[in-house]
Amino acid sequence: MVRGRITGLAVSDVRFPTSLGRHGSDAMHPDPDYSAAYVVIETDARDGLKGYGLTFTLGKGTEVVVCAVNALSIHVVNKDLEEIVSDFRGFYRQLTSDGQLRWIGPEKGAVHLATAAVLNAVWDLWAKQEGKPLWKLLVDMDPKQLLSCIDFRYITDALTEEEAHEILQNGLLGKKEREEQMLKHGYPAYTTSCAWLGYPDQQLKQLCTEALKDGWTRFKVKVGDDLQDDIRRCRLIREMIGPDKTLMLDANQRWEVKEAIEWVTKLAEFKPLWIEEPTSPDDILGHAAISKALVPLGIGVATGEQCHNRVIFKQLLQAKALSYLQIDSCRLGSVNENLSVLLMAKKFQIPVCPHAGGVGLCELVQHLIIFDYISVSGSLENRMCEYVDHLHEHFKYPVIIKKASYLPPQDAGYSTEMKEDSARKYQFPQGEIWQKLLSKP
Ligand SMILES: C[C@H](O)[C@@H](O)CC(=O)C(=O)O
Ligand SMILES: [Mg+2]
Repeated sequence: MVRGRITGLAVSDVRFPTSLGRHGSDAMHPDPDYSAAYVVIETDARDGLKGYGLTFTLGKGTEVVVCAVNALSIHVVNKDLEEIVSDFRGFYRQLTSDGQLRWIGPEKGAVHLATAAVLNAVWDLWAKQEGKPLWKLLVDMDPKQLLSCIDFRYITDALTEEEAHEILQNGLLGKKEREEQMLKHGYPAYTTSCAWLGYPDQQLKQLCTEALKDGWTRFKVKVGDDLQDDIRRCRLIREMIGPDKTLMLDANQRWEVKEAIEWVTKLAEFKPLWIEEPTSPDDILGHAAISKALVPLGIGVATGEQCHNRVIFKQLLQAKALSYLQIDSCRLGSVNENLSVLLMAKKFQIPVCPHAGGVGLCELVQHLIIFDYISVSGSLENRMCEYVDHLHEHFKYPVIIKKASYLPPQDAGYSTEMKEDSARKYQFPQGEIWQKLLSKP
């Protein structure tokens, strides 16, 4: 039973100094400090439960998102949780259609990241009150209720509500078996942890050796800054993993369209499965041109981690611009908008391989992709979820990886809650970690 009136929303700026070790570095983000705008909502229900939500940011960007969360809070505080979830589509629309705030979006940029943080907290609270992990809450909903969470505005030319209903209805077949399969074997993952752009070769080798020992079979390498470096690093990792394991490349939007095609052609000898974010995330036709040019090389285009919203995903699908679709639990407008993208991907028969990593993204997105497998896609073909081995120790319910697969979380909620101590120590700038770092000359 959903209960309580939301009595408070607090947001904090939590940052981890990952740039010091060049963890997370790529061709466009050489010094990322993995950070979160971290939201906590409380209600007047006497169950003591709180909802925790976050969106992933990098360092300085966090303060902008924190402001946007505060601006959105008037739509949340004093609302009845039951009222929100019984018309979740309406509530999503209310948040994304605020007549003044939408001017700095709409449904994109800081205000949309803030929407994700707030709604992620609402979903966490809902799942906690139902006593289920979020993936299970979704799996147990009937198709009509799931659809009532989705705003179909601007996508009905690609996917109607009736078509989405049919997809979910078809997904009921074999659902129980797929849930059992997930609980037993988990969802397949790949690792990005070995080959951040700022890692020296020695570190890459060591991390790759460890990952192979731990049973990883799929590896992603950062590229895009210097072609000769890329050739050397790709050769190194391909030699280490052998010809049969899977290699992916990620350029983080570094190239022009023509440049992307030429650069990737020179890396084709390393047999990458995909090139991720070859160019601007807004350039749908550019992605389509790159996709087309790379077909003869057997290399697909993957994108989505910086895709603003369902409308851009719709166009990428319509334009045949991508072969692998990378949802992000914190860039799209929470579970609500991600559901619409999962359903579009199913209709267009494009495999979803979520973006994860950052801080908390693995914790969140595992719920979405496990739901996707059980209730929507029903397939593991060409599918895998990203995994990055950073910062899980700061979460109360960290991911569990076994044999390079995500095991479905068992605790109630969306796995969004950070350890109190971590959220306090890493709060920027007053937390003790930052006080120490900032006082250094
Ligand atoms: C700045 C982030 O670490 C980014 O490089 C992550 C990314 O592109 C990925 O995980 O994929
Ligand atoms: Mg990427």
